[in-house]
Amino acid sequence: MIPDILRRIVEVKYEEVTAGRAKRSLASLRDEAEQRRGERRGFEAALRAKLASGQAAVIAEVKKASPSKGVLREPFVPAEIAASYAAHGAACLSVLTDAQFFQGATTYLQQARAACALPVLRKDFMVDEYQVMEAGAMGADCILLIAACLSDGQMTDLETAAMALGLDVLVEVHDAQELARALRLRTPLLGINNRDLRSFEVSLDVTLDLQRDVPADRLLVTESGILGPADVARMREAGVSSFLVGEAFMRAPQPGEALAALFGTSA
Ligand SMILES: O=C(O)c1ccccc1NCC(=O)[C@H](O)[C@H](O)COP(=O)(O)O
Repeated sequence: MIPDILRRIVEVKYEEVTAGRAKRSLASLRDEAEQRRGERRGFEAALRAKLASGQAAVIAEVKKASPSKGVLREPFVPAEIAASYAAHGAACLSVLTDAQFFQGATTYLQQARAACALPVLRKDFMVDEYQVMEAGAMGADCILLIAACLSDGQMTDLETAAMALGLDVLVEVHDAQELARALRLRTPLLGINNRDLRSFEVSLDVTLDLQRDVPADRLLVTESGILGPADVARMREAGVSSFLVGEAFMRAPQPGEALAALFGTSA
């Protein structure tokens, strides 16, 4: 029996929020997040600029480990990885900040962002406004909302809180029902995750099937399981030009070079 890792992750996130609130108030975090509003780098704008230049728009992930694959990279130096991605044409970064399941950290996001000029997604499992304020205060440019973790009301509330801080929002879906729910949000950034976060099963058919129902005004990002040229070719043939890639780059000696080799990108 495969454990429902997503349920466990969400439980831990609620525990983390409770512990965080005991240490620092929501109001104090919000103040800091609002003060940093002017520093935001446009995440959506960076994706669109890459697409307008005729290149693939790649969100390159900075991920030390994952629940499905264990440790992916050791030694792990976020600043070096980020600079390498930027030099080889990434549109944006995604940095895991979850400690327990991905061995991520807030400091990794800050080190990666300081090492380049790319906008950064705080890759974590958002369930509460407190985490959105944390994202704004740590200097993130975008947050992730995973439809499988959230009710409709939570998604709307978290999106509203993020947008009020100048954060972009990437909403992530894995099936047709989640897609229908995500399309009620205002954000144009729509991720289709090829990985079932409950079973770890990965199939690129998830994007290929669902993308037909994505309206043209959404910016579709295919996420997870992009490992080689054949995967990129399948997506591009279907008209998908934006990608979120982690493992394939994390296992490469030079992550940026792996990115350029896979997508033909340049800075
Ligand atoms: O990566 C996992 O094992 C995982 C397990 C449970 C929840 C989320 C998980 N990953 C988050 C992601 O979606 C990926 O980090 C991201 O899309 C990049 O995927 P990949 O290119 O396959 O590393």
